[in-house]
Amino acid sequence: MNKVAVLVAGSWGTALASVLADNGREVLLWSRNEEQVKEINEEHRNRRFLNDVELSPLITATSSLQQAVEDADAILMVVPSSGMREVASRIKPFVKKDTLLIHATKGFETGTLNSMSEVISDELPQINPKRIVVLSGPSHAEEVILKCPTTVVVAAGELEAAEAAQDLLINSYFRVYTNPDVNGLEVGGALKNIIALGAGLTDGLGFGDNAKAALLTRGLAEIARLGTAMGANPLTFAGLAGIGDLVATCTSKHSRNWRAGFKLGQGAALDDVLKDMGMVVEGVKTTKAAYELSRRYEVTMPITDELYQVLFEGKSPKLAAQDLMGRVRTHEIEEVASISSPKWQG
Ligand SMILES: NC(=O)C1=CN([C@@H]2O[C@H](COP(=O)(O)OP(=O)(O)OC[C@H]3O[C@@H](n4cnc5c(N)ncnc54)[C@H](O)[C@@H]3O)[C@@H](O)[C@H]2O)C=CC1
Ligand SMILES: O=C(CO)COP(=O)(O)O
Repeated sequence: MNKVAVLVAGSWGTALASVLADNGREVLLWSRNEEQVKEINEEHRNRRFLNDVELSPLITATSSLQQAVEDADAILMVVPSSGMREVASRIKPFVKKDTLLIHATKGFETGTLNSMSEVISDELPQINPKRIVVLSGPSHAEEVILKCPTTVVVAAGELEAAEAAQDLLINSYFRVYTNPDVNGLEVGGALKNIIALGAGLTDGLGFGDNAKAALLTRGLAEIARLGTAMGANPLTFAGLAGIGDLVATCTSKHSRNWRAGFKLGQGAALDDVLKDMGMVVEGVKTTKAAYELSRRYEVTMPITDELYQVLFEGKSPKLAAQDLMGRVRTHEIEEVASISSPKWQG
């Protein structure tokens, strides 16, 4: 597996392209922005997202999707969730059926509530759905690009596909685990962004560490509740794509979701916050998707419900916090009626 296409050249795509280049892979990094392509090819920089870091000469940028994917042994899709379907449908004519397809996007599709692997599978029917690999876990692009030790997890229906992705990416600073639980990784990776928004909000409101810890812990409980209803293994949420990513995102200055929540907590308007960020804040759309998924799967998600009201119905963050604290009293640990954990065959 020597040639890898990475779509697109945002923060995470560029950081993953660097990991691949450090592993000796030839990387074609796609961007729709010609100036960015020029900057990467001529100056080996992607200043808008990862200021000042020099990129490997093994990374070549292109604005042609066909050129990026047609000879690729593997394609790594890192498109924000809102653009995944469009980009997947555009590459359809050029993707061979034996290409390894990995995605590292954290979100669900608005409207359909499809996961990213479902969107890819719809648009690329030539790829066996069991060979679509999900990559998730605590991994800020800003740290990966500096080769700070990072652990992630990959999941696919077929063990061999997950191991191929593991082989492709693992190195001395980027440790990759495998897991058969595709749903668990996609739910954990997407929904932690809701809790990160909430953690930013509590910090913006001036609440302390107790509130943050409460949000993380009870947030994990509701992520696991939805995830298990969708067929995930509850233990996945005790792993890198669950608690791991919650810790990284809810406590980090790098997190765009935390930063957006912080500004909202300080009284800024959502539209202004998103405009100023200039980068994707997946948690906003994911709050809407999770709100709808909780109704589809009939699970209780009080933090998501409150955040939905703050983001889309103008509820004050302070009142949302009060309403969460004033909920009907309940047990901490829930009975799990039956668990059917995903497993690899053989
Ligand atoms: N930045 C990070 O540390 C991490 C990000 N992720 C996930 O990776 C995904 C991508 O995030 P980032 O790279 O951080 O976003 P970003 O905001 O840094 O970059 C996104 C890039 O995608 C481009 N883009 C947006 N829609 C497009 C479309 N329809 N067609 C073509 N290009 C399009 C934008 O122009 C921009 O260049 C998100 O789902 C995010 O949650 C996951 C782990 C870590
Ligand atoms: O997913 C991430 C780290 O694992 C990045 O989170 P943000 O999108 O909030 O920056």
